[in-house]
Amino acid sequence: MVANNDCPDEKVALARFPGLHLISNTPKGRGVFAGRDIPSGSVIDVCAVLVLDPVENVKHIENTSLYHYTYNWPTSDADGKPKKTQASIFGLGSMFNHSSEDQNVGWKRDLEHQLVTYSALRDIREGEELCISYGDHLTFVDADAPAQSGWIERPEDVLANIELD
Ligand SMILES: C[S@@+](CC[C@H](N)C(=O)[O-])C[C@H]1O[C@@H](n2cnc3c(N)ncnc32)[C@H](O)[C@@H]1O
Repeated sequence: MVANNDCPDEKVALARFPGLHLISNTPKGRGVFAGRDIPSGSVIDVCAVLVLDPVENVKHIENTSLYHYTYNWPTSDADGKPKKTQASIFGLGSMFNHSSEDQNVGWKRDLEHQLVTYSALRDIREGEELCISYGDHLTFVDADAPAQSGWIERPEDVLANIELD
């Protein structure tokens, strides 16, 4: 939640940490990098979202590449019953890549204002990529994962290679 006591409720203060870079040719595609040191706790960006109608989301958006730029978003139906949908994220939020081991950016939904605020989880050094966690169920091969050798040992091969006296 973006709290700003100088603003009435309808107004939300926007903030973006200065000196961020978008780099296009990383192993993860485009990504956001720190152009200067970022102290832990700094707000990195405040991004508006478009909350998608749950039916429209399942019928259409989930079948498009836009789906990879959406976040789970809690909502409610006409009777006030809680429902899950997705929200498309605008601004830099759509450009943060995933890191399984070393996320340096955390994010928080502001359901009332339909925003996500990103902030530094630790001190971030100039030149580091800013990464969040997408959770455990990735829809792509993680570029940070250790490379597989491509050779998978089958049990019958292991047995065949045991030397007998
Ligand atoms: C929200 S977008 C992030 C911006 C994206 N890199 C781009 O160029 O538009 C999510 C997509 O980025 C890529 N991505 C993010 N984290 C990754 C990772 N750890 N390894 C490989 N690809 C990643 C995947 O293609 C994923 O679907």
